[in-house]
Amino acid sequence: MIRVIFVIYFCVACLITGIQFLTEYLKTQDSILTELKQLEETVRGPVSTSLWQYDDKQLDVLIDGLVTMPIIEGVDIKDTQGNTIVYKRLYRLDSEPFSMFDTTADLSWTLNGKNIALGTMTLYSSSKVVLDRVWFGFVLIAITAIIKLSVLFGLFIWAFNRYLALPLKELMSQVDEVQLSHTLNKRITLSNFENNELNQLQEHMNTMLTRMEKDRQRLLNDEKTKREWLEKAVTERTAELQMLNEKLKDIAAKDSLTGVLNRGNFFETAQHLFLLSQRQQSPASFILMDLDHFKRINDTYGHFIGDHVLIHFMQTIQGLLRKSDLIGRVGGEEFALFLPNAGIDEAYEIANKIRQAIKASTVEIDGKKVTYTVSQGIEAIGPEDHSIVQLYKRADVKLYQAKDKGRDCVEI
Ligand SMILES: Nc1nc2c(ncn2[C@@H]2O[C@H](COP(=O)(O)OP(=O)(O)OP(=O)(O)O)[C@@H](O)[C@H]2O)c(=O)[nH]1
Repeated sequence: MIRVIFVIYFCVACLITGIQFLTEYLKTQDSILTELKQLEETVRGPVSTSLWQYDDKQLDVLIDGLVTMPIIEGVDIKDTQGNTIVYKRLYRLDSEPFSMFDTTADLSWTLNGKNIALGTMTLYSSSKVVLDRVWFGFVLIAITAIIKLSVLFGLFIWAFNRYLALPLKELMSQVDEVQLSHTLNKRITLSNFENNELNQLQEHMNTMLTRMEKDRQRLLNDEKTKREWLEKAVTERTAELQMLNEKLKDIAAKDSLTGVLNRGNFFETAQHLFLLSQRQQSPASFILMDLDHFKRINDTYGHFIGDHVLIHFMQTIQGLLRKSDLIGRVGGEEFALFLPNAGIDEAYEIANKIRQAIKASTVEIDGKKVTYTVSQGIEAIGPEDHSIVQLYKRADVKLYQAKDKGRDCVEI
């Protein structure tokens, strides 16, 4: 860029200097021509006299005198027919100057008031004479042009660097720093504060950075709010899901009608308690209970009342059990009890309490009164037992024996 500006500036300076040279040359040539005319005026009289009097000697002296003048390169004198009388040149023909100029005057003699034409006299000068005279002026013009060119170009380079190149470099390096910094709180500060376009640019960029920083902050805040909202929603949803999960587990684990453990869960939990009792070598008993003639209750009062009898049975016996006792519904109207830390006698006692409580109770629903009984089979765990199912099977046999004995009884 600077090179292009310099070349243009150099060419313009050369053109101006060339024009100055040409003007000087033409001015000098003009002044030499004027001098030639004055000389011609001065010598025209004596030359005309020499021609009229045919005084060749005097004519030669005059011509020699003329050509010694520094501005004259040659002299021609011709008669009225155009024949050359005098032809004098200071240069050799093979080294003729590249440009010649001349002035011609008529020669005449006045006799009895009459003007008699004698011919013409031409004085020549050349570019060489002009150049000899303007040489010093040319040198001065050239020196002035070089000084002007150097000073102005130096000033231009200084101003360019001071006001454009250096601030631009600084601006670019600060823009790089802003780009590299991860925060947007950096600002551009040019060290040379001038009220020019670059500083306006600096202010515009800083305004833009401030806006970007505000936008970024707003986006971060929005994002934070959204994240917090999302986290809260996820926490709430997780809590809801956990609650539902618990409910589902509960539903899956319990019998929907009576609220006690269903068959699968009862046996799973009972197996754990059974193993624990075995390890601790503590007593434990298993009671299998079956409502007597339940089909008859269903058939007589309907399934709805049958359901209520089942619920009633559970509610009644729960009041007779310890917190550590495990109860589950293992069939339609068949229930099981696992009694940790309870030997066969203790189990019998509980079973008998249940039997009596059920026999003595009445289910009242829809204006109907239903009474029922329960048969039970009891088994206590032995050292040879390794599964709750073994106990269940043995208790089932006892239950059948209780049924066979006429029901409403407990069989050990
Ligand atoms: N209402 C009602 N009835 C059920 C339910 N589950 C099973 N039952 C009924 O319980 C009855 C069981 O009948 P059985 O197996 O013949 O036994 P039982 O009539 O009690 O006779 P024993 O056990 O020999 O005294 C069937 O009629 C089943 O339909 C239930 O959840 N609700």
